[in-house]
This record gives sequence, C-alpha cells and structure tokens, in this order.
Amino acid sequence: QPHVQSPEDHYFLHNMFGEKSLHSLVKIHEKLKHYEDRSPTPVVNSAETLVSDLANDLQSKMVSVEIRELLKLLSKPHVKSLLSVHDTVAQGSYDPELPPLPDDMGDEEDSVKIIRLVKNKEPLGATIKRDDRTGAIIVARIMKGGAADRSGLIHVGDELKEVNGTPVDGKKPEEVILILSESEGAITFKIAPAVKDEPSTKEPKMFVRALFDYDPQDDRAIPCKEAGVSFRRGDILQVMCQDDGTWWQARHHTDANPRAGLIPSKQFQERRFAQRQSATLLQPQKISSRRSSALRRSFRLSRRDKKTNKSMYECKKSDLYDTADVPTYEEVASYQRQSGTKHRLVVLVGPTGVGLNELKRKLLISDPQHFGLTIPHTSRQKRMQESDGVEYHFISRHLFEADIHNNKFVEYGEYKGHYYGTSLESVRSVLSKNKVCLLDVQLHTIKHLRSAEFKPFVVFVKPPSIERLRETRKNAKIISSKEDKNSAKALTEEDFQEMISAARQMEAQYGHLFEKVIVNDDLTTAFAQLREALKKVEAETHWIPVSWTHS
Ligand SMILES: Nc1ncnc2c1ncn2[C@@H]1O[C@H](COP(=O)(O)OP(=O)(O)OP(=O)(O)O)[C@@H](O)[C@H]1O
Repeated sequence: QPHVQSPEDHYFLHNMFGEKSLHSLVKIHEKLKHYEDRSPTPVVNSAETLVSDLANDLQSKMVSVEIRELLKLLSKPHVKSLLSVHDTVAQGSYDPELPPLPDDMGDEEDSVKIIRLVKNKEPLGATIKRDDRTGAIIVARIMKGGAADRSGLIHVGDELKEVNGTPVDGKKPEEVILILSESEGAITFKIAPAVKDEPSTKEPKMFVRALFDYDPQDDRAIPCKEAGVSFRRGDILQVMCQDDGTWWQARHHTDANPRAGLIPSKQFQERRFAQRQSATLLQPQKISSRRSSALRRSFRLSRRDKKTNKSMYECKKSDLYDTADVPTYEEVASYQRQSGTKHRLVVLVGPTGVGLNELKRKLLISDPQHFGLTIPHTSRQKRMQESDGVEYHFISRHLFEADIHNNKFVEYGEYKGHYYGTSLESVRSVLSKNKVCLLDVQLHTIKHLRSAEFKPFVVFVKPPSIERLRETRKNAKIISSKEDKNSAKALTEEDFQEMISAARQMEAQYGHLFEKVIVNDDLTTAFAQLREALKKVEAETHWIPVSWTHS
C-alpha cells in the first residue's frame, strides 16, 4: 500500500499476513459464518455424557480392534475438550461454573465469598501480607485501576482462605504468590471479607513532579518490587491513593494504563533521606571556588562601557553552604499563561564562563521588545557618562543598607567598598512592561524567587565534555580578576575543569529546581534550544507548582 512507508511497517504486515495461524483463523471464521447462516441447531446438547455412557457400555465388550481404537480416540484430551466446547455452545451456557459450596461450612464461615477472576497477562493488581498475630493471609492493598480494583470484588483487609481450592492457611505470602503466578485462566479465591467500613470517598486527583530518580528494583524497603513504579527526576505522576503513610499509589500521568503502582510516600522518602544523610554526615558541597561569579554576571551586561566594568564583586549574601530542602515530590497543576498576563521570570544558572551572558545577549538582540534585563542598584558615585536608572540606580550607602535590611534585594554584594545589587523591584519593573525578564543569579537565591508572583522558569546551562570545551572555546574569553580588572583572559584548562566539576555539584544539589537543562556545546544550537524552550513556556500548557496557581 502506498501509505505504508517505513520498511519496518511493510515487513511487519508482510509477515503478519503470511502467518499460517492467521490463515487458519480466517478459514475458521468463514466456516463459522457459513454455518451461522444456516442457523444450525445441536443434535444433542450433552455430547460429553453421551460419550461417557457409550464408553461405559463398550468397556465391557472390548472385543474388536475398532472398539478399542474408538475408546482410545474418545479418551484423548483434545477430543474431550472439543466435546466440552460443543456442549457449552449447544447449551448456550457461557457463565463460569462456580465450584459447589462445601457442605460442611461452619457458622463462622457464613460470610465467605467465592470469587472467580479470569486472569489474562495483566497482573492482579493486589498485594498480600501475613497477619503476624493470626497467621492469616490478608489483602494488603488494591492498586487503583488494576484488575482486582476493576472487579470491585476484592478489598483491602479481606482474608484469603483458598486459591484454586488450595488452602492458604499457614502459607507464606511468597508461596501464595507462586500459586497465583502458576495458575492460568480463571482463578478461584475463597475470601472472608473484611469487616470494616470501606472508605468510599473519591480521592481527589493530585499531580506531583518527582524531584528524585526512583527505581523499585533498587529499593529494599518496597513490599513488592513488581508493584513499584520507576520514575526520573522531573516526571509528572498522578498520585491516586495516599491511604498508606509509607507507600503511595501513583501512575505516570501520560501512561495509557490506568493501573497505579507503588511509590515511596513523601514522608517516608524524607525520613529515608534524613537517615542516609546522618549516616554519611554529608557535608553540603561548596559550589565553585571562583566565588561571586553570579553577581558579576548580573551587572556586566547592563553596563554600557564594558571596558570599565569587567570586575568582580564580593558577594555578601554568599550562602554557598546552603542545602536545598529534601527533594521528594512537589504538587503541581497545569498552567498556561493567558495573553496579556505577566510572563514567567526566566532564571539562567550555570557555572562561571559557561556562556550565560552570551546566551542572554543573543536573546536580547534577537527580540529587544520581547526580552528585558534588570537594572542593578549601586552605592558608588555616578560617573560622568552614566545616567541614573540606565546603567544603575544610584543610591546612598545608607539607603542601600536599609534596603538590604528590608529584604529588597534578590542578591547583593560589595566590591571595593561599594554595594551592588539586583532588587526585586527591578525584576517587577521588567515584568510589568510585559517583557520576559532574563535574570542570572546564584543558585541559592532561586528559592527566594519561587513564588506565584515570579513563577521562575529555571534554565541550567551546562558545559559540554572537556574535549568539546577545548575545541569550542579556543577564542573564548572570561573576565580575569580583580588584579587586572580591565582585561579579559582566555579560558584555561583549569577553567574548563572547574566548570565541569561546578556543574556537576550544581546539578547534584539543585538539579530538582531546573526545569530545563541546555548543554552549551555549539553556541547556535544551544541558543536555538533556549529560544525554543522559552517559546514553549510562553505558549503551551505545562506544569507549575500548585501553590503558584493561587496567588
Ligand atoms: N558555545 C560556545 N562556544 C564557544 N564559545 C562560547 C560558547 N558559549 C560562550 N562562549 C564564550 O565563552 C566566554 C564566556 O562566556 P560568557 O561570558 O557568556 O560566560 P558566563 O557564563 O556569563 O561567564 P561569567 O560567569 O564568567 O560571567 C565568552 O567569550 C563567550 O563568547
């Protein structure tokens, strides 16, 4: 067919239509159709009984070879199955046959339920445990949307008495699971239903962003590895049940399968993390030895005269030892910016020299009406060629200190006795012009910006491999340091190494805050990726922390 384009599709179809079994099925279908049209009626509707009567009769007269052969044929499993199918169809009784109720049921057993589930490849969607006190096998949880849940017949707390006629009393859960996994088709359970009021309240849907990687296979605590759901940092999960304080039930929100699986609860994960930390006495890592780099970036672009402004500032609020909160899950809601409303604040982070300024500059040039930068504050004297509110907002040292005290700065620092800082007001000012505000700050300040007002979209710019850095940064320059503030120096091997190790530490400590990671290998490609990511955030529906949706 002309619309079958890929060779794999073609190959697949070709093989499928060539299958013998498919041809047989088609033939059977045609035959059935043929008979159906003739509306046949069964001659007998219990061929099985007829055959068994016949066999009894013949048994006593096993004289001829023919009789012996006939008996042999009739006792073949295939023939028996065929007769059984014949009878089922002839009698038109397609309901499963329930095993007869035992006659000797004691009084205490009068509430026993016999349940028959037809098992396909799908797992049952239930976990069991042993009651330590009574030794009984109890249904521990029912996975939302799974086969057991959908049947509506099995509930948490039900006691399993028998599986396919085998009593499970005194058996270990693993042994019961083995019986289950070995049985095919219909499985019959004898269950003593739990005496309790089943909470029937519908769970509200909750979506969370996972802030850590999880693989149930590596988790020794999970009660059933097969029931676990693995996920990666950044994945959006729908939490469907939080009844259990330790194991929540959740599914990937894009997953077509409605069945939930187990994930560690927020509280449990936090507890584990705390234990792990105290066990290893983990020291929060110090990020980058080239301190105050972020502050320097924040100011450099906004200065007009580049020559005089290539200098470094001491960062005062340099809380480099800050540890992020334990990253587990963050509740999120879908969000789309309405046209005319404020843009999300774009925060660029990355190690010194990775190219944040370069990317900001390119964005700004690409659309100066759309993107904007903050104007910093300083306590130093205004120079001849400068104007207030253009390069800087010039304020007195006294006022600057009062503003620091009143938490008016996103971040600030001191260089050569003068304060420099980016105020929250300067961010608001760009946003209120309906522009996308591009900000690069030190990582620890992100958490102060995480609010409904700014809804920061944090982009982490990552260096490529050291080999690629060597290749691509041949002509790259970074601002040297205080000793020689007017000159830029070429990037050295040490700079490359520092860039890579700083990036690694940043990702380990703050990775859960990054909504987008861009590798700045080839500049044009990195810029295109950044532009694309920003476009998406502006126009498409995406997830943001739920607390940002109600301001
Ligand atoms: N992908 C790239 N390929 C080649 N050179 C690049 C690339 N990205 C940035 N550069 C160059 O690397 C140098 C450092 O870039 P830039 O000043 O933008 O870094 P930065 O992250 O802002 O650094 P700092 O923290 O030191 O301010 C510049 O000379 C820039 O042109």
